[in-house]
Amino acid sequence: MEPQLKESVPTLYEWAGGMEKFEAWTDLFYQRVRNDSILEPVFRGMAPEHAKHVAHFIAEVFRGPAQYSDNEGSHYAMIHKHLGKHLTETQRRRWINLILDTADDVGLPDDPEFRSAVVGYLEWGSRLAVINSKEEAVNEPKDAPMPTWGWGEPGGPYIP
Ligand code: HEM
Repeated sequence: MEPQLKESVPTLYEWAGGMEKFEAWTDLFYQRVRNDSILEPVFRGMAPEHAKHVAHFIAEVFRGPAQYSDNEGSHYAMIHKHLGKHLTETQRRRWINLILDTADDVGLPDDPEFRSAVVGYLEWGSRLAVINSKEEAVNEPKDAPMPTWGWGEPGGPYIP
């Protein structure tokens, strides 16, 4: 019985609603970043494809397709992009607040289980981004695997 139950648990990527949802999320988020007094200076030089790349990165971490690592970057490349940016806790916290507000506005699932996983991942990843931003070199091999994230302790989405 148990293996069947496990197989029926959707990935975070599936539960979120697939790639279109991730792209809508980061598209709106980085539009808002451009108008945010704290984050605009940090992202002033961002590449036009930045929003899509971040969508594809998070989607892959949430066990979606390997679009980012196959075509756009790698875990090493992502860390490399943060080097020397000297991000502050104030910037990180604004980034978190804004991306979570945007999750509501694009209608990502808001069940407690899904949001617990999303917040856990974003807290983890954004705090690593701040740590990496104070480094001048990537302390990981070039072929370091992409991280993956799952449901954690709740084990699956909210079942009413
Ligand atoms: C879970 C947290 C995070 C993830 C998954 C993430 C992901 C990424 C990815 C995938 C890139 C490379 C994009 C590309 O290939 O074009 C990138 C670049 C970058 N990230 Fe992050 N990031 C996170 C947190 C943050 C935070 C908290 C900040 C600042 C407050 C930040 C600032 C930047 C900047 C400035 C760049 C370079 C943009 C450019 O010049 O093109 N990141 N990030």
